[in-house]
Amino acid sequence: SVLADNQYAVQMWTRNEQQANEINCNHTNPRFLPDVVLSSAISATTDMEEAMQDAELVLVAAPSHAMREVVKQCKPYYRKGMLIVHATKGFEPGTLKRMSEVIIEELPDCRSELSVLSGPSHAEEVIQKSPTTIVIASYNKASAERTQDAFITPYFRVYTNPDMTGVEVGGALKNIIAVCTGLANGLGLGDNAKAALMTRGLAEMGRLGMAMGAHPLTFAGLAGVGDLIVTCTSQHSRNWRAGYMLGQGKALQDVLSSMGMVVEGVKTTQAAYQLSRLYKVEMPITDQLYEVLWNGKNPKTAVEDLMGRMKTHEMEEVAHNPNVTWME
Ligand SMILES: NC(=O)C1=CN([C@@H]2O[C@H](COP(=O)(O)OP(=O)(O)OC[C@H]3O[C@@H](n4cnc5c(N)ncnc54)[C@H](O)[C@@H]3O)[C@@H](O)[C@H]2O)C=CC1
Ligand SMILES: O=C(CO)COP(=O)(O)O
Repeated sequence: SVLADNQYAVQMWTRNEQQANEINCNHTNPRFLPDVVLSSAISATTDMEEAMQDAELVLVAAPSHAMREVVKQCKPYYRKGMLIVHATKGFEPGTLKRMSEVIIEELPDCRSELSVLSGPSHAEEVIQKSPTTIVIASYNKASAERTQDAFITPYFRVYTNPDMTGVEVGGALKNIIAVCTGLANGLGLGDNAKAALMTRGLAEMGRLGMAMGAHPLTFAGLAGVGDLIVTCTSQHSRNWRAGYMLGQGKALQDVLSSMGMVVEGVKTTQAAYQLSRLYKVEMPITDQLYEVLWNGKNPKTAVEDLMGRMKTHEMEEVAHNPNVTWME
């Protein structure tokens, strides 16, 4: 919709024939965005060749577990010079790769034209043209700026950032903390607990991100704290809602099937648990959520275990900084 507002003719690809017909005939997409009329500049097809044949820019927003499969389908129609943008928040299950790594493996020639679009941006609000800020990260400045120009509108303000790793890791990890804050609300815990999870969650997002090569300041930006705030507090968040239902005692499988949409935070918790061991980084909140989601731990016990951890400094970097001294 943002691209259509910027005068692009938008061709959507979907594997669902009925959804394509609905978009082409009625300009609606009722399962995903009920009560919304789409721009007539948007059409849909189930034929990838048709979708990509004249494309200047390809935006991929497949769930993380399906990214490789979808990019493989794009591969025969890819042309050098096309801008490739992804908006997916997660890691590839099993390989633990970031989405840009998966895309570059499948389309090695696209590296300098590849960007990630991330930040606080629930689709339900973007479609209403509610003011939204977002970040585009790319290895290449010219590609970041071309992509920024393609998306920027008076209601959709786009910034650029050269830190692809930080933007991707921030966008993925905030979903873990959103599930946790939903869980805390479902358990009846208060605002203090929510603020604690968001703040200490941001600390562990940054720790893993930096170990993976990200710039720490990216976590103070839109793809870090910005997306963390919206996902932990918005009625639109699927990750928060999933956590809330778990906190109310529903089983994970029932929660996921009732949602009918992707809840990236579940698989991302497993990936982050594995990455934290690979990079030897402490992620106590992620560890507890992993035990709840994947090993059936009682969430109340998980909260007790988090609160009962050995006492420590708030920030090791500050506590051990020779320029910051304690008073005797
Ligand atoms: N919904 C939102 O507001 C935002 C979502 N995202 C990210 O975008 C990604 C997708 O999320 P949503 O569109 O919200 O999820 P969704 O669950 O609403 O839609 C996912 C779509 O992908 C299709 N799909 C699933 N597996 C597929 C496969 N193997 N091949 C082809 N198509 C497949 C589904 O049929 C569905 O149409 C996620 O990584 C999410 O974190 C990012 C920013 C905002
Ligand atoms: O990433 C999002 C908003 O920026 C969407 O979050 P949910 O997947 O939790 O709905």
